[in-house]
Amino acid sequence: MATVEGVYGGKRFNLKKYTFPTQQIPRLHYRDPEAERLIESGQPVVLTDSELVGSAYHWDLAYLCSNLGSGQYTVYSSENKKFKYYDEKKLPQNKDFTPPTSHSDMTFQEFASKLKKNNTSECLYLQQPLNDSVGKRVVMDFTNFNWSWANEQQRKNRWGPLTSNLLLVGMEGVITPAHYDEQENLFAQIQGYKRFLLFDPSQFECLYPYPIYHPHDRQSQVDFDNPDLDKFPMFSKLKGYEAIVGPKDVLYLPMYWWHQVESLPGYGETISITFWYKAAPTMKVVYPLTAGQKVAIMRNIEKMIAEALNDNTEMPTFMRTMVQGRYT
Ligand SMILES: O=C(O)C(=O)C[C@H](CCCc1ccccc1)C(=O)O
Ligand SMILES: [Zn+2]
Repeated sequence: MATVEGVYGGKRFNLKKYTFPTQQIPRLHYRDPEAERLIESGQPVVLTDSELVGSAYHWDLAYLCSNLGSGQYTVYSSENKKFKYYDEKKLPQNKDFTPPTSHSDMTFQEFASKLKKNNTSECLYLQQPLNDSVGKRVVMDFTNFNWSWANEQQRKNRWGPLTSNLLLVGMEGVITPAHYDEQENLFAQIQGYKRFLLFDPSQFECLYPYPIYHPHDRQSQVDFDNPDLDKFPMFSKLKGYEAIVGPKDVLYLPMYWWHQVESLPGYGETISITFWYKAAPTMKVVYPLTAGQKVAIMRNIEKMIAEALNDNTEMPTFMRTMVQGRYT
């Protein structure tokens, strides 16, 4: 695989080369007015010195093994390092869909021992919302997150409520393929290095998400390692951004921004925590519409049509009929 050398935060990295151009997103002190401006305007930025999860900087496998208690953790398994998210609730209406990964519940200790065995055949990725089953020291660490700053961002940027803090512990090399989320995200990196490929919501037409009723809703259909340009011609017009987050970094990842996340090989397993916030209830629509608002409109229309037809197999013909020769 072709690699390219990148320098981020003064460190050199050997990175997989993709077919599209990228430029680095800013890396700023979290109190820098420019950082505040970027967050306010819904643009990604890597923030340093926030101590958002300063009380968790000592989290490593050993500490988590001894302090996460014996609760069950969801661990995904993949044969090919890719962990394309799928919505289990949409499986019934997609009989012929085969999930690309499997998952099972296990204690953190079981997960950690599997990691040590590192039978490299299967890749593992623990993804579990932090809940009150954790040990009291982890509760303490969680309580001591920099909530005053996080709450200040939530208030100033009129985000909705915090919905979840997802604990992510991934083997080196695991990849979460390109997708977008419908929530604002303060992504805190604790151990290891993660490379984010980021795309503005306006790149929607280059990334060809699955239909909204598909289990892979919000995920790109394009295989970044072998893009099918006959099927997805606009992918050749894709322009992206990128950032590498390391321990203590926080990435502000705006809602509707596409991202692909790779745990860089050679730096050990990665430990991250997400802070997902619901969108603010849009009181007044302001024109011109943002690209993200247009994505929300497209989603609502797709949902309405799917509901009205009450038969997803009719969607392709219906959508084509609506635009063919009229809007194309
Ligand atoms: O923080 C984010 O938004 C990421 O995509 C981080 C990503 C894992 C996300 C797993 C996931 C994706 C969709 C729904 C629920 C869970 C990583 O770090 O590999
Ligand atoms: Zn995501």
